[in-house]
Amino acid sequence: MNRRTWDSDWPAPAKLNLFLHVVGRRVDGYHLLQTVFRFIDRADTLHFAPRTDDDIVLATPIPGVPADSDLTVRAARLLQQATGCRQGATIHLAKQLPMGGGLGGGSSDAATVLLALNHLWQTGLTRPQLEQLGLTLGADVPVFVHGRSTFAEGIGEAFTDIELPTESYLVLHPDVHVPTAAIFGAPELKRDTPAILPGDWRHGDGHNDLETVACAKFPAVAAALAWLKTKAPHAMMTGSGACVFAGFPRRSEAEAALAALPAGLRGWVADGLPAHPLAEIE
Ligand SMILES: C[C@@](CO)(OP(=O)(O)O)[C@H](O)COP(=O)(O)OP(=O)(O)OC[C@H]1O[C@@H](n2ccc(N)nc2=O)[C@H](O)[C@@H]1O
Ligand SMILES: Nc1ncnc2c1ncn2[C@@H]1O[C@H](COP(=O)(O)OP(=O)(O)O)[C@@H](O)[C@H]1O
Repeated sequence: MNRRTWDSDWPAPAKLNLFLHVVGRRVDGYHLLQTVFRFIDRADTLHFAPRTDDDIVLATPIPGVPADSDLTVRAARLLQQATGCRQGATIHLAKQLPMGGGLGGGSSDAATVLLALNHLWQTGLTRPQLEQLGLTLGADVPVFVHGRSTFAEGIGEAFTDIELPTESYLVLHPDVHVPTAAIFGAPELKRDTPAILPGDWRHGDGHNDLETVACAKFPAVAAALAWLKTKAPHAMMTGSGACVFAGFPRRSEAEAALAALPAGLRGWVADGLPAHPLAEIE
């Protein structure tokens, strides 16, 4: 088991949705999805310090996000409540992932808090228990707790793990913040893509049903996607945007495409991970 201490670095990696189909809608309005999650080696980093009281303090608040609504603070308080734990923690968050980027940064931060404090406080919740707890924070949190490349269903909480090939990604980050709720709430969103069996999915299959809506509402997303498709016809948006990405079998190919990026577009290259870096933590 991967022992870590209060002094350790705790990574919170980004995810890509290699496809994302909207296959229905629940009575509460949440959308039923089918998607494949892949973790990549671009990450936020968290550090934790013990406290003599039971407070949860975020030492590095994000501008525009009140500490009480920050997903890291909410995750830590949730774990205290669920376990009756009387210990506190000071959280340091070094943010690298863009917010509203479709990379799941906030959700990944929350999952890393659940995994790290469960380990450091020795609160003893199992990974499935932490996944369930995470789901109350957001639909994307459970997969980061789960920690494996996986075919996800439901709102993103029912998993069939899969192996993915080694791949590097060119990720473009249009300079816009896409609000997830606005994309899911759009009347024109296609919500009836036929469901497939997880075992029938092949790498490269599928599309992102949220892409048409996000591109119509945010021309910068459409522009980034249009350029990326000239380099890689299979380019796609991740999650509800704003980022778009294309996979390449070799890192050098992704870097060559990055080198051709026109002025006005921003991007970076990341490698796909075989699993979340905390996949073995208990
Ligand atoms: C679209 C995805 C795909 O991985 O990623 P992101 O673009 O956020 O990274 C996720 O499903 C996003 O998960 P997450 O960002 O945690 O969403 P939540 O906070 O739970 O929900 C934000 C809002 O989006 C809508 N929502 C979200 C998920 C879902 N399956 N159906 C929905 O209708 C709801 O209106 C909800 O109020
Ligand atoms: N620790 C956090 N990091 C990022 N966003 C956070 C955090 N806590 C709360 N949020 C809120 O969650 C929203 C979604 O952020 P994020 O998960 O990074 O994007 P996405 O859902 O597009 O992948 C942000 O706009 C912000 O208001």
